[in-house]
Amino acid sequence: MLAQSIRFTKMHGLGNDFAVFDAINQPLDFNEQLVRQLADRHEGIGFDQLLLVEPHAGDDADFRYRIFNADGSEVEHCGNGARCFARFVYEQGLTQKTRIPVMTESGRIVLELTADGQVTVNMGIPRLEPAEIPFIFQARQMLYTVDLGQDAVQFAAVSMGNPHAVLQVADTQAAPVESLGASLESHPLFPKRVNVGFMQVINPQQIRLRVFERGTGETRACGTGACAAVVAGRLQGLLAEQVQVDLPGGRLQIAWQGEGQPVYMTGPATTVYTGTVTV
Ligand SMILES: N[C@H](CCC[C@H](N)C(=O)O)C(=O)O
Repeated sequence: MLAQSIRFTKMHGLGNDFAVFDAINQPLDFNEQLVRQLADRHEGIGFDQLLLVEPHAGDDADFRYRIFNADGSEVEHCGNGARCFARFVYEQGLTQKTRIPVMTESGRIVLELTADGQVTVNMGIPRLEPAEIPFIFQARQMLYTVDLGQDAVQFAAVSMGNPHAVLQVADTQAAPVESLGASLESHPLFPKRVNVGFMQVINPQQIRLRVFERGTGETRACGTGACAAVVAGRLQGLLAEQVQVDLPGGRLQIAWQGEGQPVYMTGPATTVYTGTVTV
């Protein structure tokens, strides 16, 4: 097959990094193996996720954007990616709007580019029934206890369109993110695997959070993970409506009024460079 040179833009949201591809103005066809190859930080571009910007027929959204983890798996939602998507389509002149509706695998979301250079995203309504996560458990609980062989682990389960397990820890720095994150990520009770958050409550308006992401491993920030942690914390009566979430890569502002309401996330989106890659 002839080699093809395709344009991409490297971006990040608090260090959670992306390669963003315009599939409106250039024909693109990615498969799992190619995504993995491009994700490689030595032989490829290197990123946590690949974002694909596509046209959307219909008046409910202007674009569709698809998300692929570094392992090539396509996923439903990406909070940091949504903010970078909004900045990308605006900076590339694909839209003049600052309020941008977009279709994702998990449904329609609305992104707002604010005057201070941040992006606010209506992340949708969290889903809490085990079947909606999906998580194999007989009934919804505030906290689930699962036996991991040598010891049991307790967590909340939340879907932001993508699955999250949220554990509360005394100190995120000392949390077994790599080992426990990896064993929970692929636990059979999560048929679509799961993102694993380690949350330390500082006070009702502030948490620290580290996330072992499904299909990628620990990232420097996770937007859907920040939303899921605030939902889990609020349902346990630990957190207020507006929470500062301090991740290794920086701070997100999360707001949630309660069950049945959408979660709002505000944070930065940074463009690093634009390049071409030969595939
Ligand atoms: N690893 C996630 C997708 C990316 C989410 C994360 N980068 C974010 O900012 O929400 C999953 O498999 O559901």
